[in-house]
Amino acid sequence: METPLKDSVFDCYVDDQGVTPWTLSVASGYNLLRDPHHNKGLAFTEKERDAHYLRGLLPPTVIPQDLQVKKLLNNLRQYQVPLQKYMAMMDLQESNEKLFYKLLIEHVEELLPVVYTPTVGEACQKYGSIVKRPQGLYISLKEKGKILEVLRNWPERNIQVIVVTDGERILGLGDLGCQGMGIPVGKLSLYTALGGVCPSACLPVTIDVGTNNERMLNDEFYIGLRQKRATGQEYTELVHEFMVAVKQNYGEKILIQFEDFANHNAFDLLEKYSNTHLVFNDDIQGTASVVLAGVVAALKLVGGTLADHTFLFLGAGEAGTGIAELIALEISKKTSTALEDARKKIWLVDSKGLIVSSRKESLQHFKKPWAHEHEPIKDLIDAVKDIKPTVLIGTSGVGRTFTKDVVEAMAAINEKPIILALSNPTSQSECTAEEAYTWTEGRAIFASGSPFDPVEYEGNVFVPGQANNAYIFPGFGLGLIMSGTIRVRDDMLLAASEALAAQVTQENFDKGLIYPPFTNIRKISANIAAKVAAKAYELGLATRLPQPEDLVNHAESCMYNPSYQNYR
Ligand SMILES: O=C([O-])CC(=O)C(=O)O
Ligand SMILES: [Mg+2]
Repeated sequence: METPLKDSVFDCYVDDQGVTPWTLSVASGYNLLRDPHHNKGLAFTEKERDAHYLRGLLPPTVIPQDLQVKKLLNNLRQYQVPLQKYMAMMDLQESNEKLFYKLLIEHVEELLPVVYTPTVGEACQKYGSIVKRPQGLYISLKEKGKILEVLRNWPERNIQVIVVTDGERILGLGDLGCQGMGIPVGKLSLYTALGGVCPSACLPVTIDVGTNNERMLNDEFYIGLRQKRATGQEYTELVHEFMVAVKQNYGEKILIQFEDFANHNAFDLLEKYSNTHLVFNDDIQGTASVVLAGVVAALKLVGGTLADHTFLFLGAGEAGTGIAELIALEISKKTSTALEDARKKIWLVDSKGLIVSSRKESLQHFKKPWAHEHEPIKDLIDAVKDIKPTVLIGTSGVGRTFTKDVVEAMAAINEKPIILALSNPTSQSECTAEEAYTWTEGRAIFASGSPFDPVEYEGNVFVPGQANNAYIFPGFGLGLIMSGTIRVRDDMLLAASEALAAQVTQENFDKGLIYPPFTNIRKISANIAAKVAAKAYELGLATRLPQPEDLVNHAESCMYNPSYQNYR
């Protein structure tokens, strides 16, 4: 018989089961106000104030959660500087978790850029100076040999998802060492707000093996190990100890999301652990899935099938090769052609120019499949003119590389050029939304990794989409967790892409959008989760049996609810 899934999937904090908040450990009203999982601030009712020793500890007024949300939003809007908003949101998360999530969920379009990209990038750069209370779990070389003990220091037991970074490639900002912690923290806030995964089931982890960033090493407020990065065996052993300890402590079904590792480690770790652990690399696989969805949706606007298009990438790292491979896989499946043939529609340019067969020997292994027969070409602009792509995708991590020449060349070749400037944060975007629309005379279908405001061009308003893996990983993770899946497979990524593309409405298309707005993201995540779970059941990789009949409904019923509970 199936157990009630809300409890068995997430086993959220005790209050969700309607018992007193301190059954486990909270001893008095004063501590209750300082417990972020249970605090309600002025929303404690008269009865609760009496029953839980809160009399006198709060001013006399009682206000509902909705009014608290309104008040906080008003306060946040007073801040002009994004980093101040970020810090105010972190304070809220640390003092009243439910209010933090209610605010974030109800105002997701406005607040996503605050708790996530792009502001989280600046927050990581200044993390040592701005963070008041440590968040997440730090595993440094000092903890070697003791990682299992370190995991046991974390207060929550029922962890279902870990986002882990080693800080070496934070967004397009490079090596930020231990201060990369802002990324797992931000990603996991989205797991909860966008995917409904209970916050107590989420664990942010930063592995600190040093940093090669001189600015960090010389910053007196830097919080990490003050040494150059450990590499080779020393690095591999620490990560391996972590991977083993995680499975030992949390079991086979713990989801580990790798985030913002440098290319070499990202590919190696994913390959090494994909057959022993439930691992997912967001930068390779999440980004691939979101971009494939956008491109598939864009076909409605530009016509043709995926196989009719020609793709040119600037950047051949995790995102570039990950996206290229998933597009090739989809073409190969849809047209029943060999993967090698499908790859021929896709070209990549890296810092040395077009990836071609004459360079094959010197290429890193993840670039080799893209070394097609062609004359060497050094510059992007020449590659655009020669390859004549219909889709141009920026994944280089370097800003302003889609120059006027490049974008105009795309506009000369295509009636509706698809231009995706995916690098983050905003400063690293290959071009701005305004540039894309202006230089193509309003003909571009444009999306970017970091958010841009709508652009007015010759009396028309163009709304750029945000091609960010935030559309995928929360629903993808929920699908894995709710089905108890034990391994990630590419077919699940394709299923997630299709589910996302199917959520773009005619109304969205009419505005030139290839992604649905984030306003409905929980619904979107539930649909993605359902398709991912369905694929997991189909592949025999799901362990939570029997398969629920209505997976969308089931996903929604598993989701964390940020409304306050009444305490008895
Ligand atoms: O964090 C984001 O906004 C997207 C992402 O994974 C990255 O840029 O590394
Ligand atoms: Mg990332």
